[in-house]
Amino acid sequence: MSILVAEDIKFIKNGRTILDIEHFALEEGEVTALIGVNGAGKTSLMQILALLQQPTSGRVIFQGEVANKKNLRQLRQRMAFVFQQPLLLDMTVRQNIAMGLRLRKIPKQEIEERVNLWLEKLGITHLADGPVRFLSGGEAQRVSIARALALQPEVLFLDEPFTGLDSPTRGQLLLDIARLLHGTKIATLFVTHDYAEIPHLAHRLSVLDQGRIIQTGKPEEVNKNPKNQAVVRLLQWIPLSNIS
Ligand SMILES: Nc1ncnc2c1ncn2[C@@H]1O[C@H](COP(=O)(O)OP(=O)(O)OP(=O)(O)O)[C@@H](O)[C@H]1O
Repeated sequence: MSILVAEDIKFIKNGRTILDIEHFALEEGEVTALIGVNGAGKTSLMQILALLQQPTSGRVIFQGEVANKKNLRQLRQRMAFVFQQPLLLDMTVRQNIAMGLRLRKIPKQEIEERVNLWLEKLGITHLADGPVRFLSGGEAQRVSIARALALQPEVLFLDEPFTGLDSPTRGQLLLDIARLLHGTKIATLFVTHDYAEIPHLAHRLSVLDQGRIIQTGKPEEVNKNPKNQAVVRLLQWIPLSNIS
């Protein structure tokens, strides 16, 4: 079932068409990886889906409800983000994870329970009462993931969450996120430049080229049957079949 759908999206800036997308959907319980070269439009598409950017034309539909000015805030509250930079506030780990829940006026007792649960799931309980400024990059990213998942979002945006981490840290975090997401109902968009990550996490792969979705399918199918030369060029560096 589609949770978030972008329909007939055109995003035009200074007379240039940055996105031209007829249909793009995030499915319940699935991770969709989005790849494309620098400037293909990945960030723009993510921002439009996250209702942070208004397209020139077209609509975003969240669980059957068309996003508009009136419901924007309420719909955004059902989404969560993990960025390349964890963007933590200068407080304790616990306070960082609790912050979004406080803003959503969740009762105190429930905040405590959810924070403890996600601290444990991310393996960072021992860091809970320390300041975030002493954390390693991998630990900080775990806090940012705990903060996002504690919100119990229906849609999760992962914007290159592993970039900048060393290989062992990245590998372990990737497996942990896969374990936490797979089997939930969360619809996830995963933007990455590292194609080696895709088979471990994503159920589907969409390829964006010059603002258009040129292929969507299971990662291994896209790899086996690339639709055109643009997809071949993108995938040629690391064939997915050699990694999964
Ligand atoms: N608000 C804007 N005004 C003008 N141009 C824009 C705007 N937003 C994006 N662009 C342009 O649209 C194109 C796509 O940008 P976008 O950041 O979405 O690509 P991307 O695939 O995320 O790239 P990267 O991998 O480098 O992050 C770029 O050429 C960018 O300069």
